[in-house]
Amino acid sequence: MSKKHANWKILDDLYDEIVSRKGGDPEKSHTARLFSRGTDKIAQKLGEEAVETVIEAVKGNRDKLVSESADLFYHLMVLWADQGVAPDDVFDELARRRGISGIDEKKSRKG
Ligand SMILES: N=c1c2ncn([C@@H]3O[C@H](COP(=O)(O)OP(=O)(O)OP(=O)(O)O)[C@@H](O)[C@H]3O)c2ncn1[C@@H]1O[C@H](COP(=O)(O)O)[C@@H](O)[C@H]1O
Repeated sequence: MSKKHANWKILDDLYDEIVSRKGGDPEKSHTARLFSRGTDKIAQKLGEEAVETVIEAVKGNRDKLVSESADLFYHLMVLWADQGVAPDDVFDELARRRGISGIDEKKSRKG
């Protein structure tokens, strides 16, 4: 597997792990705690991480930009999982905008 494909697999695997935390023990899993706090809290956290990310970019703090971007990806995927959006849904939309056919096996994972 190429490095590029391995990187996308990390995102895909992280998404699956996030979904697996639904209904989990909030004491044992940060993700389960976020789900238990509800959509408004997850959305708020995503907004905070977005602001922190742009602040580090504007300050020119490359290392912190990388770290905040990882937080941003994670919280975005928690929100997707909360709303039943799968990564394939987003990749399909990006592919559609580029005028190419998307991923065949489209899955929505709400529940
Ligand atoms: N990628 C992440 C990840 N990125 C960021 N975070 C957490 O997000 C939190 C952000 O910090 P904050 O102080 O803003 O949030 P907070 O502590 O909840 O504070 P408040 O909500 O009270 O403000 C930190 O606790 C980080 O550890 C993450 N927590 C988990 N994961 C991954 O998610 C998967 C499942 O993890 P668990 O749910 O912990 O099992 C594993 O692969 C983890 O590596």
